[in-house]
Amino acid sequence: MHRHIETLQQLSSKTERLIIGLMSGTSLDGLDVALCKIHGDGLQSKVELLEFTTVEYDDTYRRLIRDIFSKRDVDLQQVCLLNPWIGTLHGEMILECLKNWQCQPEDIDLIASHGQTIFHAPQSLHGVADMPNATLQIGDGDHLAVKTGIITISDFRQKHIAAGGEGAPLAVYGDFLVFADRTENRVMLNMGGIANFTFLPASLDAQAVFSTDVGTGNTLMDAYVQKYFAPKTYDADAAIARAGQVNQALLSALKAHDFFVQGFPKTTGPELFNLDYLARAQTASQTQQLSHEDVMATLNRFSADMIVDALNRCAGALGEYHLYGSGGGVHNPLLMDNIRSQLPQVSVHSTNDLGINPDAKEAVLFALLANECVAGGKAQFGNAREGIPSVTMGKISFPD
Ligand SMILES: Nc1ncnc2c1ncn2[C@@H]1O[C@H](COP(=O)(O)OP(=O)(O)OP(=O)(O)O)[C@@H](O)[C@H]1O
Ligand SMILES: CC(=O)N[C@H]1[C@@H]2OC[C@@H](O2)[C@@H](O)[C@@H]1O[C@H](C)C(=O)O
Repeated sequence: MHRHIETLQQLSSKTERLIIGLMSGTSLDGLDVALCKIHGDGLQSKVELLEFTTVEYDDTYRRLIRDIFSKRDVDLQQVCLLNPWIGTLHGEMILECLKNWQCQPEDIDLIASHGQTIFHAPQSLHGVADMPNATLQIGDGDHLAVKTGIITISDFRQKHIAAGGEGAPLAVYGDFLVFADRTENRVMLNMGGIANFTFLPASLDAQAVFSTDVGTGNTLMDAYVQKYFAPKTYDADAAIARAGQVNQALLSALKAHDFFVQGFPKTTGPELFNLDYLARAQTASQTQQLSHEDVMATLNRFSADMIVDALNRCAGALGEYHLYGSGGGVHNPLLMDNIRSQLPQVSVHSTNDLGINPDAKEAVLFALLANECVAGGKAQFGNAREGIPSVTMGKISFPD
């Protein structure tokens, strides 16, 4: 037997595994690195978040990714170069984190790497007849494995598509394993670039779990700030949006898109929600002259309204529920106020109340997917008809 297969076999029979979960999201703010101790697997999984940090990306990284991210016409050579470059860079970032945490690479069982999404194209978005759902993450796992010497599991989204899904949201799997609770129905709402939620029924019935993207989280607000308020990259504490007024005509135009009429589950990305989308809505509503503050106030409300609208449209299935927020959007006080005020009957928390830092949640969830890849496979996760196929995700890279 190859020694790496033997290592995997040993790993799969351990009672606890040390796994580094990585998430590099659509906001391009940095690489989220979560050192997790995961006990058990499947519905018995228990996670302890030992360390967490976001390694900020520098301007070069942001510029190189922005040049190709969610764009249809790009320099293919550049995409090819960035694939190993990002893998190696993420490996170096991990080594730096391990040094800061006084850990050795040999102490770590696995890396779970999401990679960098550069294009997300479900059928509903690309609309090309006879072509499948598709999504592309770069930052190849082999480069992480070789750079760090740690077995790396990566590229989680392809199996989901192969099994009939859209390649997202994947958070639902880890949400179900660690946050489902017999005492209450839960909605786990993540507000990164894009907002999505997972519904976890108190019945713990995997068939009743569901998950969907709902629209924008921060992506439009971030893009607008980066264009008109550079060098700011986001609207810290909603200072800009708070200085403006919501414009109802623009708000209605922003909401007038087929994406919001489509049933659930569905996924999306900045391929749809970008500054061109805003420009079209401004033209349609004749609001090109609005102040930047008013535009920001409207974009903030747009995100909140579409999150609330999606939750309300699913209300029959959700029953009474508690909502747990995560992702950078929980730090946007106006966004949170706009959500809270429209859901007076719902108790709104952050995942902090469940012991997981809301900024770390997605990275933790990828660590759980890697844990399932090597040790799980026993739990029925969900309902393929609802876009949650019960499959093992991730590709395994050995360090040599
Ligand atoms: N103090 C704050 N005030 C307002 N917004 C904030 C604050 N802190 C973070 N954010 C928002 O959160 C964003 C980052 O969120 P997060 O890291 O969850 O995104 P991501 O993981 O890249 O996205 P996705 O999960 O959609 O791919 C920032 O770009 C910013 O818009
Ligand atoms: C293709 C892609 O990277 N999608 C992300 C993005 O960011 C939020 C939302 O859109 C979600 O569908 C997904 O990430 C999370 C981690 C998920 O798959 O659950």
